[in-house]
Amino acid sequence: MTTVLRASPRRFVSTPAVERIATRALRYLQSGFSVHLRGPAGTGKTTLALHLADMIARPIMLLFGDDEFKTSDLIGNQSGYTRKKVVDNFIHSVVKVEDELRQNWVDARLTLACREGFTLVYDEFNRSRPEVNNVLLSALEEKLLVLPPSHNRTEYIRVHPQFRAIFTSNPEEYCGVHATQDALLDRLVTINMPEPDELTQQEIAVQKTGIDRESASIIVQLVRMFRTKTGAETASGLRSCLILAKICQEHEIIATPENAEFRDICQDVLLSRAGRSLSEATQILWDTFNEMIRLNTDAARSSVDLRVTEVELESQPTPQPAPQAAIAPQPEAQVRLPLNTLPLSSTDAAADEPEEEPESPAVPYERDIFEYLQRHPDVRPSEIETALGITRFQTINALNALRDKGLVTNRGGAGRANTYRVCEGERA
Ligand SMILES: Nc1ncnc2c1ncn2[C@@H]1O[C@H](COP(=O)(O)OP(=O)(O)OP(=O)(O)O)[C@@H](O)[C@H]1O
Repeated sequence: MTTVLRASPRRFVSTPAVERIATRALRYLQSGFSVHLRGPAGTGKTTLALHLADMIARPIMLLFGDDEFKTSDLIGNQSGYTRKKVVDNFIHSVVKVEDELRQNWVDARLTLACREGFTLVYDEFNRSRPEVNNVLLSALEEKLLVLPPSHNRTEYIRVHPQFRAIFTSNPEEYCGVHATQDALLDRLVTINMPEPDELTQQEIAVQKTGIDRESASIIVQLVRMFRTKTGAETASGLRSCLILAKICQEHEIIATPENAEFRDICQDVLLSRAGRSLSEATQILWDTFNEMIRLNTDAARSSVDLRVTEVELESQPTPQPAPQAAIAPQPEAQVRLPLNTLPLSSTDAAADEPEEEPESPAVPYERDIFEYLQRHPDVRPSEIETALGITRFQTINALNALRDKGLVTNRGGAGRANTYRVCEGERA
């Protein structure tokens, strides 16, 4: 039995870049042409194809290209028999028996779509052998689908005027992909799908995993830098970003290169996709972590400079910028963060002698953030950043330190925002 799909891709993310492609593709389809989305793996071809099919608002037949396909897998075949037996005993001494055996024809998806005017989404169609796809040529151009000869049905069907086909394909250099015959390409409008831009990748990660925008941006930047350094261009980095974002969001792992847990996950997700030797890819990944830390430290410095100017105007003590910390690919490698500025009272000390500063080291902005959280429970890191005018790294470092000291807790998880609050007993 053939199943008709009513696809409505959930959380389809439409950024200006995606919108431009979708609008063009929809125009071609509305004018009666079939569309071919071509590009590296993970650029969003299948998702866009289903979104377009959804916009056409006709039932969808989904087909995945396969090297084992035969033409019959597209158009259908004879399946089973119908047997008809007539026993004529009109004259009791004469028995006339008529026995007829007929094969049954069963439509496959292409035939059904052509007959009923459905939308055919033929995903990775160039994984099927080109000769198998030949049957599409007359369906797309002459609007006739030719079926195998048979004495009990017509040998071709007229293609329904609302029939549309959306094809997707990966580049020919991919393993298991066949070259497409020119005649078929000539009948399609081919749109080359680029790697989604940074904003699109970030938005998709936010919408699909529920991760906050800042963490998504760090993940997208990191994956992009790593892929540029390794020269991995055969696939998009979008899937890697989505895996990292989902794991960080669901397991409350803070997405910064300073976080050892995050670095481990990055290694698992990215190294095998780099197309380099393991040692080479590892080195490149750690260089990328360090570069990101350097870039963010520079950003932090300039933001600290800004604060210094403001604070000087108010004649208050100035916070110190965080020195740069380099990390190396050893298992025991830990990012050492600066142990200066504004130490936070430890809970015990605070209970006995509230005025006394403890010996325990503090990271920059720890106290500021703690005091902010005392006034504003359940806030996201992005809100803290905005309120205090500090960077993502400074916020996360301070939150990590506060959490390690048992002064704040965070809540979050799948589909929920990661928020922080001061622990019971620490509230102002
Ligand atoms: N516009 C979008 N909105 C929401 N999610 C998207 C969008 N584009 C891509 N994605 C997500 O990105 C991932 C990869 O997309 P998709 O499978 O469509 O890529 P593809 O180009 O068809 O890949 P392949 O060639 O490997 O089949 C999927 O998880 C998909 O849900």
